[in-house]
Amino acid sequence: MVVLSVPAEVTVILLDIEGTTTPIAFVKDILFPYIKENVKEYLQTHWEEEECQQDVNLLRKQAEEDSHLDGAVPIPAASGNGADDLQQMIQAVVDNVCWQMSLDRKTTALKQLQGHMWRAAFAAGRMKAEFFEDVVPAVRKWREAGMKVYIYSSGSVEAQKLLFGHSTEGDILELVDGHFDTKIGHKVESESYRKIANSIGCSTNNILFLTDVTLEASAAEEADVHVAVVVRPGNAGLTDDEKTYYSLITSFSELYLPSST
Ligand SMILES: CSCCC(=O)C(=O)COP(=O)(O)O
Ligand SMILES: [Mg+2]
Repeated sequence: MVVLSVPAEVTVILLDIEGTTTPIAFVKDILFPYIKENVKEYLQTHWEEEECQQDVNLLRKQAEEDSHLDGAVPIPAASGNGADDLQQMIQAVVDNVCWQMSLDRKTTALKQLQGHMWRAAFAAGRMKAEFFEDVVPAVRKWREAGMKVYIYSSGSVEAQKLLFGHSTEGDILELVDGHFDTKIGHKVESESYRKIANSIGCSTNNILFLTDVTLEASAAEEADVHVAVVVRPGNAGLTDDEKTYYSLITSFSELYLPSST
């Protein structure tokens, strides 16, 4: 087995979710279709609720920022003119959500609504999150060795907690010391990693970030974070240069912690 030694200065392991802890297929074939199939009914049912209105307002602001993009779908402001107006607005939100999802956008607005929609599905037991089989044993071992384990995903913190709280391995939320999402910044921006270190109360070089996306690895590395790229079944392929440049692991069990002999 290939072994990657974790530098002695590392005290925090920061984990991406999709493509790292969890198969991309679970996200693409289960989580995302649920949104597309249920978003219209969800908006019709919850429209009057404050949380839903906050989600719609955030999506509307995002739509304004996106107005220069090809195919962008605007969301009109409410005119208060009856049921037809409401249905038109709901349809605009549905179209906007579907357009964003067709591009796999990671906007905070889209991720916030998705998290709220998944809540009912997880609570009702209609979905259970999948984790690669090496994830839970490795995370337990890291924590026993004194490591802190944090999550940094484009999925909202609320959605992350749903996944860890309702998984095929049971409720594994207690294995995580904390969560970060795009509210701290986007994963392809190095400043996000400096803010995460600051929020945890460590230096960036105390963190090892595991992700499947080399753009994220590169941004983290620019902030002096240690990185390893995770190669999992179903992940996007890497170029030869990327394979040479990055430390690669195919399982969390390939990480060797000097402190955990
Ligand atoms: C954790 S919520 C479900 C996944 C999701 O919506 C997403 O965008 C995952 O992105 P990641 O940063 O974990 O690759
Ligand atoms: Mg990922």
